Amino acid sequence: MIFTTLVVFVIVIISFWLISRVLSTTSIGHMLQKNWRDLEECFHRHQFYKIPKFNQQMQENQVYRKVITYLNSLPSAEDSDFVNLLSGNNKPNEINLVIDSTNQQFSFSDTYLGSRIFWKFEHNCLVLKMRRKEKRRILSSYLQHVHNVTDEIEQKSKEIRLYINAVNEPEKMNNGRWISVPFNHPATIDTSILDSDLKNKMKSDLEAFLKSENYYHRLGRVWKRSYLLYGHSGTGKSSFIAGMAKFLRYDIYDIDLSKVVSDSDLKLILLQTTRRSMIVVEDLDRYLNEKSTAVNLSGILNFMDGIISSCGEERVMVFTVSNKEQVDPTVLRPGRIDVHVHFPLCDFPAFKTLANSHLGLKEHKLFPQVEEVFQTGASLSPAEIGEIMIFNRGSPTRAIKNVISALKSNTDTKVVTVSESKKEEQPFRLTHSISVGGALGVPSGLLGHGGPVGLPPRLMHSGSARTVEESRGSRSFRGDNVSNVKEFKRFYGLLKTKNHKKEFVDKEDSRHEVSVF
Ligand SMILES: Nc1ncnc2c1ncn2[C@@H]1O[C@H](COP(=O)(O)OP(=O)(O)OP(=O)(O)O)[C@@H](O)[C@H]1O
Repeated sequence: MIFTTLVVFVIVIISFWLISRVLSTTSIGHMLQKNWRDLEECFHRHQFYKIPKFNQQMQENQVYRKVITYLNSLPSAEDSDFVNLLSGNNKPNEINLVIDSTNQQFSFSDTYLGSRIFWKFEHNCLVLKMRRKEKRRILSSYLQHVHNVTDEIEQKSKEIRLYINAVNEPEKMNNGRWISVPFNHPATIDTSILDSDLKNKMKSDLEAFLKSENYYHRLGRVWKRSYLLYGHSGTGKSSFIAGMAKFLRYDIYDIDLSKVVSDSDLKLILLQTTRRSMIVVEDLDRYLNEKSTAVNLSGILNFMDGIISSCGEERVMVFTVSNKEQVDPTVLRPGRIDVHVHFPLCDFPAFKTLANSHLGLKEHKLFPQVEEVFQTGASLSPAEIGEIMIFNRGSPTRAIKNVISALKSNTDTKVVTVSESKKEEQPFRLTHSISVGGALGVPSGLLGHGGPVGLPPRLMHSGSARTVEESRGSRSFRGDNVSNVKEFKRFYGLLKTKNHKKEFVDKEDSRHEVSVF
């Protein structure tokens, strides 16, 4: 008897389990579930809101567009009965699930703060339905939530653009002073060879900035933040700017001050930028010291912190300088510059990171020798060392040997030129930039500079005292450098090509530094 009861019990349990499995995986189950939910909703009074696709002027209603983006982002969009498969706008290989907004049978439910909200299409309108008794509690915050989610999605999928200010020619100014191109620089904050603690601090700082609209407004301050990136040429400042823009997903407005004709022109240029953008002025010290711009110091100060800088909020400003000691302290005061970031020359740990990324080496028998040379005070920029490695990537041992000789010859050059430069107050380094030849894969034999095999030609120059003399005496030699720098930068797709710049021997230690005021 007990045995029979047990068997019946087991059979009943198995049958229930089988029925529930069948129901949950078939359309019968789906239908029952839906009808049950509809029945439940019948006992409530509902409020309806229509969101038309077009406004009275027959322009697209932005709320409609936002809601469609929002609904497409919900995980339950995949379960909807009416979904189209479409290729991505910017990435043709991508396939997106997009709800079919033309289908009048479309209906969709969402859950917010424990309440169910329904959406359906009706003759060029979206209809929002919610329980009447819940509307006061959730309507406005739900719509705000839709707005925030959509904003975030649009920001993430937005193409980043690089804007460059054009020459001030009234006949060409129909489209304003900016021309733009898509910005596809491969650098990110993570690919920068910098202390990882510093990179994390920068990421947290930028993240906090993005979320601080209310905070800034409560303080009565403009929602903007300014950064100073300082360090020798080739230490990664421009690449870091690219990483920052990608992190923030902001467009870059790269201001070439030599094309700005007056203080008021600079204001006009700033007025023509949009919110959520990054305003970049590279080599600010060069413009100020060489007076190679028509903008004077007060114009720069107003641009950084004046009333005009409050136009187009949610903005990040980035300035780069080679040597911040050469910059007027009023430019650097808190408010004008909020965060200072030092980009050091290469030290041994940075060299190891470069060897790992460029040559795939974690260890090598020559590493102790490299460390020794660094301990003598020798240093090169990451750009210089990186270039030697790229040039010799087929033979890691040769690459390291060449790094060692470049470091050694650089130390020798320093000894000669420091005393010379004191006498004549000439810039210490000729340039940190390196010829494009190696990077483009031109065999070293073809370069014909007679230097050590495998050294990119610029480094062959920079290692000799003769080169320093040439740099003092000959303008045309500098011109050659300029074209090399330009080619090098064009090859790497950097933000812009620059003219020859002065660089100074500084006593900055190679610590990474970030100070937040
Ligand atoms: N710290 C670094 N991390 C990663 N890459 C670097 C770093 N420093 C230099 N590089 C590489 O060297 C090249 C030149 O760097 P970048 O132009 O960013 O330097 P920079 O400091 O802006 O120089 P400049 O002041 O001359 O413009 C780039 O290809 C970049 O990838």
